[in-house]
Amino acid sequence: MPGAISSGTFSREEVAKNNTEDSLWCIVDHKVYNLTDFLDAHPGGNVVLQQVAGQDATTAFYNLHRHEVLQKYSSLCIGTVQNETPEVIDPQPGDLSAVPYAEPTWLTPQFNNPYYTDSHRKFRKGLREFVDAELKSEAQEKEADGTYISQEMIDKMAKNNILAMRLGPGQHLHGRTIPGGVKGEEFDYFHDLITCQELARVLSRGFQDGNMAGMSISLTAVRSWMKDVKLRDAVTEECLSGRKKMSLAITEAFAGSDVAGLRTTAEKSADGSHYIINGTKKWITNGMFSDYFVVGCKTTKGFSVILVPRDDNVETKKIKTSYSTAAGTAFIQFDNVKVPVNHLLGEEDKGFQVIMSNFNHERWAMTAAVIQWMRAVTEECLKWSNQRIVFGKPLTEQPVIRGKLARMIQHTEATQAWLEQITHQMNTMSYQNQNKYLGGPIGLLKSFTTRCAHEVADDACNVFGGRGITQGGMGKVVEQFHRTYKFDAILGGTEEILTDLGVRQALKQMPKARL
Ligand code: HEM
Repeated sequence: MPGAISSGTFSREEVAKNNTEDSLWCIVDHKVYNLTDFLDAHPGGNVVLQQVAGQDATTAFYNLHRHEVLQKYSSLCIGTVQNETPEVIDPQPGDLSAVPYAEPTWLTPQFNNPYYTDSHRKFRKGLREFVDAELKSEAQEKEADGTYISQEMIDKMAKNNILAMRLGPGQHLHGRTIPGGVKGEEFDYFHDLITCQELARVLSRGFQDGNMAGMSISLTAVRSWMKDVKLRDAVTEECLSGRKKMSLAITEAFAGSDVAGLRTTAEKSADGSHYIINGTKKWITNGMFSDYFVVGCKTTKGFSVILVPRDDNVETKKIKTSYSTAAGTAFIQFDNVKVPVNHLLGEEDKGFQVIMSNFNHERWAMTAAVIQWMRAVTEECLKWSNQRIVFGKPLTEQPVIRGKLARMIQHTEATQAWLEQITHQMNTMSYQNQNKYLGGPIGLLKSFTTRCAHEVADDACNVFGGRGITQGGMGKVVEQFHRTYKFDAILGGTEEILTDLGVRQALKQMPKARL
C-alpha cells in the first residue's frame, strides 16, 4: 500500500507505486526516501522531486548534492531496496578516505614511509576523531556566522591538551597525555605536522585561524624569551588552560614585513619600572578576543618585543577580511598602556632576534595546513568529476579535466614530500642549527606551496564551474579555498619576501666556487 512503512525493505515495484505528491518516494544509493512531507521544504523545490517520484534518483541526486545532505536528512530514509546494499561510502568520525591522494602516502596502506611511528599513527587517529566529532560542526557554524570559538570548545581542547600541542614539541607537554593516549614527551615535529594538518580538516579557513592561531605564534616567543620565569610560567598556564587568549601584534598599517618601519613606541617611565606603549597594529589574528598581546615596539636604539596585557587603554576593532570574522582579526590601538619592565621578551632593542626565531615554526605550520587544503580540494575535484555527468558521461572522461587533476595531485604530493623532509631536519637538528640552516628552506617551501595553492585553486574552480564561485552546496570547499588561499601567501611573510630570504640565505653560504 502506498505510503506504508513495512519492514524497512521495499521492492522497486513497491517504491514505484509511491509516485504522487500524496505519497512520494524515491531511491538514492539503494536506500528508500519518503519525501512526501519534505516536498515544500526542499531547497531545490517540489517540481524536481515530483519528476523523480517513485524512481531511482541516485545519479540526479549526486549531480546536485553533497553526500552530507543525506547524513543531515537521514530521518527521511525509510529503508533499503530488497536484496540490495548501499554502495556509497558513508564517512564516520575518524575515518581515513579511500579516495586516491586524499590522504598523504604514510596513511595509504600500500605505501611505506620512513618518518612515522606507531605513536604518530595512534595520535593521528585520536586527533581526527576529535576534529570530526567535536570541532568540525562548530567550525563550520562559526565560519558562517562570523562569531568566535566558544569557551566550551576551548575548554575541551585544553582538557585534551590540544592547546599545549599548538606550541610544538617541548617541556610544556611533559606530563600531559595527548589524543590517542600518547605521552606528551613523545610529541615531536611529526606529531606537530599531524596537528597542523588534522586541525585544517575542519575546512573553515577563518575559524582555523580563530582556533588559537594567535596563541600558537606568540606564546612560543614568551616561552623562549621571557626572562621572568615565574611570570612566563603563570602566563603559559593561563593560556594552555584556555582561561586567557594571546595574539602576536607586530604588523601595522604603516609597515608589514618591513619591521624597521614600525611606529608603535615603548618609552621607559621616569623611574624605569614600566614601559609606556603608544601606537596601532593592524590585521592581528585573534586580536578581538585576546587578553595578551606580544607587541613589536620601537625603543631608544632599536626594536623590542613586549608582552602587553589588555586593559582599558587597549582598544580593538574588528577588521572584515575575505575570510570569516571568526578569526577575530583586529585593528588595535595602544594609548599610553603601562606595562612592567619584566614583560620584555629577550633584550631591549634586540627584538628582531625574538621575532625571527619565532617565524620558522609559524611558516612551517602554515605550509602544513595549506598543503592539507590542497589535498582536500584535490579530493573534492576527484569526487566531483567522477560523479558529475556532462554531455552524457562523467567529467573524468574529458582529458582536459584529467590534466587538471594531475596538476593538483602533483602540487600536493611534491610539497608534502618537501615538508616531510624539512620536518625530519627539525626533528634531528639542534634548535641553533635549525635557526641557521632552515629559515631559507622553510621560506622557499612556504612561498612555493602557496604558488602551488594558487594553481590548485584556479584549476579546481574551473572544474567546479558555477559551483566553484558559489558559497554553500557542492562547490563550497573549492569556493572557500579560492577565496582564502591568499591568507597563506601573505600572512607570516609574503611570497616575495620569503623567496628572497631563501636565496639570500643560500648566497650567504656560497663557497668560492667558479664556473
Ligand atoms: C533525500 C532526498 C533529497 C534531499 C534530502 C534533498 C535536499 C536538498 C538540499 C538540502 C538542497 C540545498 C543545496 C545543498 O545543500 O546541496 C537541495 C537542492 C536541490 N535539490 Fe535536493 N534533495 C533531495 C533529492 C533531490 C532529488 C532527487 C532531486 C532531483 C532529481 C533534487 C534536486 C535539487 C535541486 C535542483 C537543488 C538545487 C541545486 C542547486 O542550487 O545547485 N533533490 N536539495
